[in-house]
Amino acid sequence: MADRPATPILDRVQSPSDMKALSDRELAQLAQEVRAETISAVSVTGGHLGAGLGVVELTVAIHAVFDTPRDKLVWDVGHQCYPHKILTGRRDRIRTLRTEGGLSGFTKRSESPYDPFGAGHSSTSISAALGFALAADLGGDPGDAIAVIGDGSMSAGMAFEAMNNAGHLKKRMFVILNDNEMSIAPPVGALSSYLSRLYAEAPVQDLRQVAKGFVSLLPPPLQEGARRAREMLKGMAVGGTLFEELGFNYIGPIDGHDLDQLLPVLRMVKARATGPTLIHVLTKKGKGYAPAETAPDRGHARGKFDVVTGEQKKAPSNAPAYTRVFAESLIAEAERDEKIVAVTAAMPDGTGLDLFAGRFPRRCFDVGIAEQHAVTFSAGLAAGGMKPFCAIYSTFLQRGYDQVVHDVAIQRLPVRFAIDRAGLVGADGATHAGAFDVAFLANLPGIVVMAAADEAELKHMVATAVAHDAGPIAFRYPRGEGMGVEMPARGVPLEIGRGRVLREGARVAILSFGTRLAEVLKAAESLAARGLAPTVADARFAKPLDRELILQLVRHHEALICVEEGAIGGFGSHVAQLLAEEGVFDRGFRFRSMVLPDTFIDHASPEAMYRAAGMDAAQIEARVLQVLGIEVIGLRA
Ligand SMILES: Cc1ncc(C[n+]2csc(CCOP(=O)(O)OP(=O)(O)O)c2C)c(N)n1
Ligand SMILES: CC(=O)[C@@H](O)[C@H](O)COP(=O)(O)O
Ligand SMILES: [Mg+2]
Repeated sequence: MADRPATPILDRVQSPSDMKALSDRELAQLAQEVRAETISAVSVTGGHLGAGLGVVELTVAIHAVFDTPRDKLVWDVGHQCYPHKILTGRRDRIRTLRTEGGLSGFTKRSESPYDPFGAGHSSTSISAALGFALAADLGGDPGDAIAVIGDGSMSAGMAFEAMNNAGHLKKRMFVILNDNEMSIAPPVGALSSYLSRLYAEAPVQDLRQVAKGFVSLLPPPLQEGARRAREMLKGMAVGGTLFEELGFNYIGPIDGHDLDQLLPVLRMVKARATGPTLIHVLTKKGKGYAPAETAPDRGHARGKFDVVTGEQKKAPSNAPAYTRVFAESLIAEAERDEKIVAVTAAMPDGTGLDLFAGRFPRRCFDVGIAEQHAVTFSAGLAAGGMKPFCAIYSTFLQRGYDQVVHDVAIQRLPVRFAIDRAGLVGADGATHAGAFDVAFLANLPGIVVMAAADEAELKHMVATAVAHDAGPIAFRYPRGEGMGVEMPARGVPLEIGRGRVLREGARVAILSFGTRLAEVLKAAESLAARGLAPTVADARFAKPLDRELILQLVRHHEALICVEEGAIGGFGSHVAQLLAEEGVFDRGFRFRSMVLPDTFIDHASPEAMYRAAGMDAAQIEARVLQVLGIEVIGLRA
C-alpha cells in the first residue's frame, strides 16, 4: 500500500489552483480523501449521496485539468456537486448543506464563482454550457464550457435540443456524459439501452488523428500520460455514434473512476479538441461506499446516517405520508376500474407509483425524465379511452406546462394530475418549491383544481378524480407526513366546486385552500381564547370556486381572509376576482389573501420556510387581528 502522505492532501487544497502542482498519484489520493469527506458530510446533513460519490474522480480530474472558474463547469441537476463544493473553497461549510443559512444542495451562482450556473432541475447543463461557449466566442466571459450530464438527464428532450444546436453551431465545448446506468430508479428508455450497447461493443470515435502529434504540445510531465491515452485509444475500435451524427466528437467510453484514463483524455481534448466534444464516462453511483453501492437506489438520497452501518437516523412517523396515501388510494381505485393507468417522469418512488407498478405493472409507465412527453402521452391515453393519472411533482410539472394547455386543456381531455410536493418542500429549496401550480393551472378553462387539506381529503380527491371524466382535473398535496387524521375506508367523490365549513365563528372568516388548514385551526383556537373565534372553511377547490359559500361568508362576516400554499395568482387571486366581479369591494368589505411572498425562499425546514413566508399559525392570527384593526404588541402579521 503506497505510503499515505502525513498531511492529508485535501488539507492543502483550498481551491482548484492548488491542484495544479499535484502529481497524478497525489490526485488519486486526493480523490479518496474527497470521497471520505463527502460521506462524512452527508452522514451529518443528509442529502444526495450516490451521485456525488459517483463523480469524485471526475470532479478531481476536471478541476485538475481545466482552469475553473475561468473555464465554466456546469453540473446537470447539481445533486452530484458536493465533491465539487469541497474542492472549490466550501469544505469548511460542507456540513451546512441544505440547512437554513447553509450551502445549497445544488449548484448556485450566488454561492460561488465556481458555480457559473444554478441547477436543481435536470437536463439544463448543455444549453447553459453552450450559452457560455458562444458568449466566450463573441467576446464575453472567456474560457471553456464543460457540461457534466447524467445518463438519466440525457433522456430529457431539452438535452437533445441543446445537442442539436451545439452540433449545428460547431463551437468548441465539452459535454461529459456521466453514465452510471441509473436515474433515481434504474433508467428507462431506448437511449439507456443504446448507451449500454456503446460500451458493450466499445466502439469509440478514433481520436488517433486528434491524438497524433498532440503529445509534443503538452509539458513534459504530462507527456507520459498522453502517450498512455494514445496507446489506450489505439486499442479501441472505431465506430460511429449517435453523438457524432449530431456533430460531436465522441470519446469513450472510458472508466470514470480511473484517473489514469480521465486525466490524459481530458488533457488531450483540452489541448486539441475543436468543435463540440462528448466524453462518455462510465461510473458507479454510490462508488466507494458499500451501503450506497448495494442499495437499490445506489444511495440517491439519504437522511442523516451512521457512516459505519449506513443506517439512517430517520424519526418514525405516526402518520402516513401523503405520497403513500395517494398511491394506496389509486391502487384501491384501480382494483375497481381497469381504465385507470399511471404515468411518472422518472420518479416512481417519489410519487409512490412504484407501489402502483408493483400491483399493475402493465398499467404504469415510467417515461424517463420527460415531463413534457409524460403530459402529452397522458393526453393520448385519455383520448384513447383510459383514465390516466399523471403523477408529477409541482415543480417538475412546470416543465410540461405548454403540454397541459395545448394538448390537455384545449382538447378538454380527462387527464388526472396528481401533484405531489405542493408548497414549500424544505431542504431542496427554491428550485423544488411547488409554489406556482395553482397559479398556472387554475386559469385554464375547463380544468378542476383541488388541494387536499389532509390525508383523508386526499383519498376523497383521488376518488373524485377517478369519477371526473368531463375534462382535466388536478389535485395537489405536500411533501411529507399527514396530519394523522382518521382515514375513511374508501374514498368518496366530492361534489365538484363545493367547499366545507369546519367551524362557525364571527366577524372574520378564514377560507383555507390546502394543508395550511392545520395552522389556520391553531390560529382559530388562539383567537377563540381572545373571544374572537373566526369562522374556518376549507375551500377544497380553486376551480371552480364555491361561489355560494364565498358569498355566504361575505354576507355574514366583516372580513374574509384566504390562505394557500402558493404564490400570488392562485386561489386567493381567483377569490379576489370573484369578489370584485360581484361588487363586494364597492361596499368596503375587507379582504386579505395570504400567499407565498414574491421571492424565492431558500432551503430550510418547511416549518421555517413557512414562518419566513409569514404563514404559520401566529402570523395567521396576527393577520386576523390586523384586519379587525386590533393591534397586539409582539404579534407580527
Ligand atoms: C426536470 C426534472 N425532473 C426530475 C428531476 C428529479 N431527478 C433528480 S436527479 C434525477 C435522476 C438523474 O439521473 P442522472 O442524470 O443519470 O444522474 P445520476 O443521479 O445518475 O448521477 C431525477 C429524475 C429533476 N431534478 N428535474
Ligand atoms: C435531485 C432531485 O431533483 C430529486 O432527488 C429531488 O430532490 C427529490 O425530491 P424528494 O426528496 O422530495 O422526493
Ligand atoms: Mg445516472
